[in-house]
Amino acid sequence: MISAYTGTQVRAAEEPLMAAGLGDVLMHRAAHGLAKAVVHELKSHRDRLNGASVVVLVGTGNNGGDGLYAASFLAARGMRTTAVLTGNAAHPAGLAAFERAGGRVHRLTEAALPGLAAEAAGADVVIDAVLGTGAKGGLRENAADLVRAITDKDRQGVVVACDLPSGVDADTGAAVAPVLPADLTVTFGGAKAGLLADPGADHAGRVLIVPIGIDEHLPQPSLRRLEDADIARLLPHPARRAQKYSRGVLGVVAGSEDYPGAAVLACRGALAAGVGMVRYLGPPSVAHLVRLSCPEVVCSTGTVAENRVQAWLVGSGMGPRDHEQLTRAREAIASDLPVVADAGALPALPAMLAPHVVLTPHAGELASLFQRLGHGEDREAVEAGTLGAVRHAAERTGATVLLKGATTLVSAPWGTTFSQADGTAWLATAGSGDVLAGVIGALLAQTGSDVGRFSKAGIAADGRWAAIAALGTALHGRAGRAASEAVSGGPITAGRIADALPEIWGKVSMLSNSGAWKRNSHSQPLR
Ligand SMILES: NC(=O)C1=CN([C@@H]2O[C@H](COP(=O)(O)OP(=O)(O)OC[C@H]3O[C@@H](n4cnc5c(N)ncnc54)[C@H](O)[C@@H]3O)[C@@H](O)[C@H]2O)[C@@H](O)CC1
Ligand SMILES: [K+]
Repeated sequence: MISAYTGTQVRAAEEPLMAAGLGDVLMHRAAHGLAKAVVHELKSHRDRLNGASVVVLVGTGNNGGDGLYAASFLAARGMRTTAVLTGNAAHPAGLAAFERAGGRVHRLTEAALPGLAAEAAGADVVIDAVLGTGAKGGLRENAADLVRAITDKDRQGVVVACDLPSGVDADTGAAVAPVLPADLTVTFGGAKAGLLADPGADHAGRVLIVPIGIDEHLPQPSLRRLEDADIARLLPHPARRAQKYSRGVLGVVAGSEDYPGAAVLACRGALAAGVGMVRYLGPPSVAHLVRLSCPEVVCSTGTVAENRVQAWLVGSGMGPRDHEQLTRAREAIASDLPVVADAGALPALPAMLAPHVVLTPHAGELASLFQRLGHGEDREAVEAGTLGAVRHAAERTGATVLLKGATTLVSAPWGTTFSQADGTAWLATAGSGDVLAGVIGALLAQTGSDVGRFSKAGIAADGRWAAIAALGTALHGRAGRAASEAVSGGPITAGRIADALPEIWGKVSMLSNSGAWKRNSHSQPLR
């Protein structure tokens, strides 16, 4: 599992070591990890390190100090290094080390800006070490102009962000423009939460975590990401004497005369995700299509209360005029069973819910939900601060909220938050969300009552609903990626996601569980 922390959490974890006089040691470890990552990047782009050009953009704080020390290691290896001091001061020891190693230093003035922007745009590597975890707000004045000028040019090399791209909030991922988009972010001591939430994740590129020896001081993470070993550990497997009812039954209230396909795709997602049985409740014409497309599904005519299931999926492909379906959805939500409430069910929810109700909005649907609750966040505001928005929604509704996107976030009402980015942009296709709702519904039916499975993995009982939703998201994303890879990276339709899922489940289940849930003990790349 990837654990991510707020800037404040990481700084607090550094505190005891700083107090013991180890501040320089921490900075050297960080800078060494950064320099090593730059060398690795350069080696993958060119034959010789000698003569490669590196421009480091330096701020006034310790982030700039990291950048200067890293650049001094690179200068010592024969690279042409230039430091651009963006403020009126720079980390004194870092600057002295850089100059000793033969690096060139320029102060950023209005007059020097065009030339320095051209040099940065033509460099093999630009290191962004202007702002780190101690920053307030975004780049100012000349530094902002410099980044705009670099971004406007045709860049030659790669951008490596030191700890985080300057302008990205370490805690939330919110960004103040301009931000120099990084190809790689090398982050120290633990991933910053803002690198795992959009728009921060958009700017960060690949993320590499460099340990600096503060693990034992780190608290519970602010945000987590499930990896293969975690997925393997959390996925259910049928007992030898299992039968279909003991494996979990999912009730599906989805689809309408206008959108019958959503019911089919939700059922296909659920069937692919290991559930013992799917019961479908809906209009006869939709039930007919479901029977034809998925003969495994049992179509029922009874009421919600008359159908024995372990979990419900409600709302996919339903509209405000589908009164009968909406009544069923409300009954399911009131049933005390775990529920995935998707799409058309979201506007019909009661104001207060419980964590075992998992809402699955995209940004627009979340904005509508906020408006119904009397909050002003529109779609733009949600997209500008996805982590804050999903947490706010979970707190306000009492439900577990999953915000769909390139990075999908899931938040329990009281803290536990997951970020998954397992998929491909090809997943943004009609019906993909219906499949996702089906997958999560199937997992709720199979594992919702298994508190022990999650507590063994360090997840509290109330947080397990978020973990199940994250697990479903991870499987769905990986299945989408596999489906696209099967057509050489080409486009996929929603049905292909469901088709690819069982093999992904099988493959990930075979992985060894060793090493799951440990904290970062070596530099590791984050997807
Ligand atoms: N604390 C430590 O021991 C370690 C810190 N490390 C590095 O230190 C960074 C944190 O260092 P700092 O606390 O010095 O913080 P920063 O380097 O983020 O910057 C703070 C400095 O920038 C100024 N500043 C704040 N907002 C600004 C803005 N919007 N525009 C321009 N200037 C602004 C402040 O006056 C202050 O001088 C981390 O991100 C990491 O890179 C690493 O070296 C690891 C060890
Ligand atoms: K930075």
